[in-house]
Amino acid sequence: MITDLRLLLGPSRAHVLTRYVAWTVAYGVLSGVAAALLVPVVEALASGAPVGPHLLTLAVATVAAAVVRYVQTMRGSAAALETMSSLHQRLGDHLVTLPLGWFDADRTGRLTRVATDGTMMITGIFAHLLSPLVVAVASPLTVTVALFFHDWRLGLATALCVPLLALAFRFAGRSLSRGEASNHAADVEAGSRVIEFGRNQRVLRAFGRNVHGYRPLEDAIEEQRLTRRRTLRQGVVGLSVSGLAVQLAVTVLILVVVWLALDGAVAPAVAVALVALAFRFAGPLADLSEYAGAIRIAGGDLRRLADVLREPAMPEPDRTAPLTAPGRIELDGVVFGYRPDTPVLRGFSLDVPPGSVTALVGPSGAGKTTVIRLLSRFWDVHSGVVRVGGADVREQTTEALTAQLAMVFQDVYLFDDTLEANIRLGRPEASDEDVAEAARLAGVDEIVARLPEGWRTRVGEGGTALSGGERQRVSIARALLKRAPIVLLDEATAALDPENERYLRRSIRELAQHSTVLLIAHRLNNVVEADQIAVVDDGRVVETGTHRALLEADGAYARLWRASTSGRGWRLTPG
Ligand SMILES: Nc1ncnc2c1ncn2[C@@H]1O[C@H](COP(=O)(O)OP(=O)(O)OP(=O)(O)O)[C@@H](O)[C@H]1O
Repeated sequence: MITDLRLLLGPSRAHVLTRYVAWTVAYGVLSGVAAALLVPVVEALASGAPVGPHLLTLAVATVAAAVVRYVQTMRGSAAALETMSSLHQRLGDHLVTLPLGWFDADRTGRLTRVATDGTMMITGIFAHLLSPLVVAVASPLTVTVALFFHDWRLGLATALCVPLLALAFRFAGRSLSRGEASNHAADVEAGSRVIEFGRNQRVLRAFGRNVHGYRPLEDAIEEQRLTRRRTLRQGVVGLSVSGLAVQLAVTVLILVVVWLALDGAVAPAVAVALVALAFRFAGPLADLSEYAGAIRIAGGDLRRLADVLREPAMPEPDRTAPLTAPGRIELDGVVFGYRPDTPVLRGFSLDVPPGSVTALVGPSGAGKTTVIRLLSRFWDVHSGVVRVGGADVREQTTEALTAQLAMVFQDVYLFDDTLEANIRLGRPEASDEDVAEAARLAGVDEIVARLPEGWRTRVGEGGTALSGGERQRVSIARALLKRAPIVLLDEATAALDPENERYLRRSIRELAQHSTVLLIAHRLNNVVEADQIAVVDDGRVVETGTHRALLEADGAYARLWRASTSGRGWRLTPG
């Protein structure tokens, strides 16, 4: 927990935690010392010796413990505030260094949950949890040392209890940790299913499903219930074992004190003080048992937050390599897979000359989108090279690489702002005329004319007020406005009505005036005019050429062409 907190604070602020822990240790030691000083007071009273100096020492230790407690609590609040502000800053700083591929829907959902829970939990850690944890170590150890001073046999008995207690607490900790991990996984699954259920209402209702007919959600809720029941049982066993161990330790210590008293080694009054000290030894441990569940849950949340910071950043050079071939794209013998054992690209090579329009075609799952992701450096290749503008993408800063690229993906995300603001994102300093021109070319002005508030209409979160094709048109307008040397365009399969296709082709022609265009085409009639068509199959380019040349070659492309035209009953005259 302390290691994770240090990571969240970062090296420049870690001292805040070190100081807080030091004050907490000081409090634990002083409270142990104050308890141990009761014994000489009782000894002096029982033997008739002067009690004043002992009382004074006890008073000084008690006041010191109270003062240290006050400082420790104040430091705790300051450390909580510091950790929370540092947490957001460090998470933000680290997230921008992660490869774009890291941000899939699942991870982003988890991150939202972890960051929200994490903020709540950090206050709790400093307010209630870290202190009992540290005191439960410092205070009993101080009491053990003090007992050695009073009587070595009692000290030895206490010292022997320590490993037994450590074992019991380890057992309890492990069973609680296991339970916490299972509960968290079941909660995340149930939460995701609820969100899925909400998001997909239209589909579910179309198929006559309500909450009682939607198996994945029902199963997740049932699994969550069973997991909670199972982990509760495990947790109770663990806590009972640690509670029993504390009771056992106290009983052993009391028995040793009684034996010493009967033996005449300690006076009866001193024996009472020693029994009180035995309880002082066990008290913080009993507190720890009480907080153990909450500590484990907080520890799990903290670890998941720290794990985000442990994700390796995308290595980036300090300076960008010179761009020797602006607008050129080259993939050379690229091997890449999302999992180490399943390569998606197996020696993919392609040269896209500057200013050309190249279309990637091929069966679904062949790896076309993966190529575009590698060009935008969502991930790094396993072997081979990806060059954009003549330089290896790994030798370019993110800024330099993104300046060369405009991307139009299938799943276009629009911000809940006006259409104009969403297009202007492509080049914030663009003039109003340029924005309007880009919008016209991409066919966004047609959408504007239909919307109730025209240009000022907000598009809703994610652009839900627009259709898939309309969203892609806005995204193309962004790319037109950006005037980047290279445009990567993944044609939206969901949006290929004739109107969208018309705008898409017009936009490609316009983009090709200033930029290299690499297009993933799902409909072959959109690639007929391309300068180069690359047929991708099973992670490799199997054919390249123009539409006419590839038809003449009568290979993979010609087969795809025949399948697409005959399948749809089109009558297209190529060329
Ligand atoms: N994020 C991911 N994690 C794991 N596997 C993935 C991921 N994205 C794609 N894949 C897998 O990689 C393979 C290639 O996918 P890719 O999307 O590149 O194909 P594609 O040719 O673009 O297909 P389509 O034409 O259907 O879009 C597929 O088997 C796909 O399941």
